[in-house]
Amino acid sequence: MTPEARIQAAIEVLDGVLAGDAAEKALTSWGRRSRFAGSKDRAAVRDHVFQALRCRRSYACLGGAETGRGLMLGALRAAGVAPQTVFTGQGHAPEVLSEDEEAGGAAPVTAGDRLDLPDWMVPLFEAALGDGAEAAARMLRERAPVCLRVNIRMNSVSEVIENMVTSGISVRRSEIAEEALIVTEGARKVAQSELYATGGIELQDGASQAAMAALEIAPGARVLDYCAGGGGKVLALAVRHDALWFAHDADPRRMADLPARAARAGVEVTRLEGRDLAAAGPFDLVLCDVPCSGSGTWRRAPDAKWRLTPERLDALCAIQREILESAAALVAPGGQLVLTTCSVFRCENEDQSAAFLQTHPEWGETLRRRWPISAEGDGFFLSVFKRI
Ligand SMILES: C[S@@+](CC[C@H](N)C(=O)[O-])C[C@H]1O[C@@H](n2cnc3c(N)ncnc32)[C@H](O)[C@@H]1O
Repeated sequence: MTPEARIQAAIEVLDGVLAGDAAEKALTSWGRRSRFAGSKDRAAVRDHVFQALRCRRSYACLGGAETGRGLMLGALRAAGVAPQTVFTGQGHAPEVLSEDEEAGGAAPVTAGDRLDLPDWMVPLFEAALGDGAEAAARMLRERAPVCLRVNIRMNSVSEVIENMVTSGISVRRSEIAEEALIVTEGARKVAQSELYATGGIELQDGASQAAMAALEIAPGARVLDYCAGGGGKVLALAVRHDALWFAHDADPRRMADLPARAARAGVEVTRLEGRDLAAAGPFDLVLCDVPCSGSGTWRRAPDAKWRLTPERLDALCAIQREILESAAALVAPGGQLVLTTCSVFRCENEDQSAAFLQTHPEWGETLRRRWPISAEGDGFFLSVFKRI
């Protein structure tokens, strides 16, 4: 496909997303319709779509319309490319610009337009991040770093760095987590690499890794990952410590890949259904990596930024409170309860910790940390409580 044809494809996919489809679904259905597209074309179209969604409001201003064409027109203007050179109508390029499109478009003015946030969310960013709100919102307009976690049970960080070079992948050490490597070139080769296939590396964000590294776990401890999903957090812990590992999720199907991932990493994790939790407890540490807005990760899933509503955020906060309540009951005397989110909002982080402490006077907070959205990783929050 020509570069212009890729932009036309992105316009079609974006129209699907703006009509209500999830970005992944819209990309998949375009891919099915477009058997002629090679892997580089697919990657390029995906990049255009994701970037346009990260910058949906500012591109719509610059392009003069919140449509697929408007967003790609805005993207070109933002990049300083003359749109007429792309909207040529030749071959599979987008149709020639109308007079309105040529004349339209204006620089974003309101905070929501400039920062690419829904209006209702601007005060939430300010309340949570103060002077850092603008920088955080601007980071969400960029691509996220691709980050690897070295399985230190299998190899050292330096061994992995050397091995990556021979696989044609360039990496640098992360500034926030010792076992994290940021991929600087060749990210698309990671999943095909020998080290990935044999469990020597995993894909995991740097801030998640840093948060797991901050936890203190005694040898032989019984540890439950209460919201395990695919098991990213419990696996990061299990390769660092010799302990007994358990995983639970309200939706057990989300843990389907966990046995294979654990075997690949050389660790054992026992999955537990809800009805078995009390009998398997108590646990020395219960990790609650709760469902959240994901606002710290919206570089990776930019359409989620536009789908979240105040009502959904309230509902998520209520689920988080319920999870902490149920999980606390499974912690042994003297044990730890851990709250993590990949959100930047106070209501999912500091307010949630404060509410827990207020209603549970027998617990104290021993650690609280925030990781900003940065070139090193996603926005992330950690709060550790100990039963006094
Ligand atoms: C943020 S994701 C977990 C990601 C996972 N820890 C990882 O590192 O890959 C949150 C998970 O919580 C689960 N969940 C939602 N409500 C829950 C509940 N009431 N109890 C336990 N798990 C719940 C969801 O199914 C989802 O898999």
